[in-house]
Amino acid sequence: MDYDPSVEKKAIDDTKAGVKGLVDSGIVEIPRIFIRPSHELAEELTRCKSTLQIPVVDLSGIEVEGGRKKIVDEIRDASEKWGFFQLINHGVPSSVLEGMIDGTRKFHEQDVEVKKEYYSSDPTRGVRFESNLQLLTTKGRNATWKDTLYISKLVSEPDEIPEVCRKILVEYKNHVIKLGDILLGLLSEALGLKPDHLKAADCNKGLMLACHYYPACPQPELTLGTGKHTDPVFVTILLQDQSGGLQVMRDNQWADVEPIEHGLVINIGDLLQIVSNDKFVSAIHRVVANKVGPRISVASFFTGCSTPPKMYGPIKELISDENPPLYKEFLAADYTAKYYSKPLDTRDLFRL
Ligand SMILES: O=C(O)CCC(=O)C(=O)O
Ligand SMILES: [Fe+2]
Repeated sequence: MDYDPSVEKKAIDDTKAGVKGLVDSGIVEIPRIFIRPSHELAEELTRCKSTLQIPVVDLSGIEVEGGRKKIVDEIRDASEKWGFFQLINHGVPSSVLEGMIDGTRKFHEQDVEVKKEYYSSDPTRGVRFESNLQLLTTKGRNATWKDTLYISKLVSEPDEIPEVCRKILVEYKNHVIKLGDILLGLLSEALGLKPDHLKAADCNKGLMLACHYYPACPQPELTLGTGKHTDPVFVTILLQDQSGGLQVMRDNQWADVEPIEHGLVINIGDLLQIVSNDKFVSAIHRVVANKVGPRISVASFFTGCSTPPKMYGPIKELISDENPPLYKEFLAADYTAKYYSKPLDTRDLFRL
């Protein structure tokens, strides 16, 4: 009989309990929609692992003489070579980081009847719980072993945030906004621009949080926690617990992003790669599945989706006869819409 993945997807969707619901039901074999194509599994066995580590940038010296320049240089180097770095002494209190991980756990581990109320695939909903974002609307993607609570209406309607994590989420979000401003200042300088350049271009607008929960997986070698992708945003601030599993592609090899306690992972998204005219890279990354779980992470995306919307393209100050623009201008929201209609490598979407 022909295999129809949409039937399997619908059956799982109908439970409104996500991947965690499958695990709680006691399955020992993962459903077929989670199994990666055989060519991908075969390639995995032959690909070498990188032993390199993404750079660590310490923000504690930002106020001291010469400290800011050193940090800007480190961020420039990391953004050009890796598109990824870890931040330590970033000013977000440890209690808030731990509280946010705990709040995410509480949301996903609460009574399934309460959680179901939030289950939705409608991307226009400001608060929604979903397993496998827009799966099967995109050709060539299989499901991955993860559930996510997405929160985009952060400023206007905090009452809509689930009660179990509302207080900590609002507190964490306020810290992320502050850190985002500091980071955009440093990234602007790293591009040789005035410190307020990226903020003035609304790159700090449209904050969205994705609170991920990766349950223990009975057959981790057959699937992934998050499939390989780049982020269709300006910058992502990622909080991860100590489980590990995040990997970033460097020179065609996967490098593990080792968790640093109370550190935050920063990654450059496609939009910053584009406005920097390819000076900075938006690196491919993924999360492997694990027999042990759950793994919890919270990605804060600066999407650049502002009201009124702004046009984005390579920054004029970075363009010259020797360095002509590589991309045309577009709206951030159009970028996101196109991104989700394609399987991968979307940075070419608006290439000239
Ligand atoms: O869970 C993680 O560590 C990364 C998730 C991720 O890459 C994303 O949400 O874009
Ligand atoms: Fe990502």
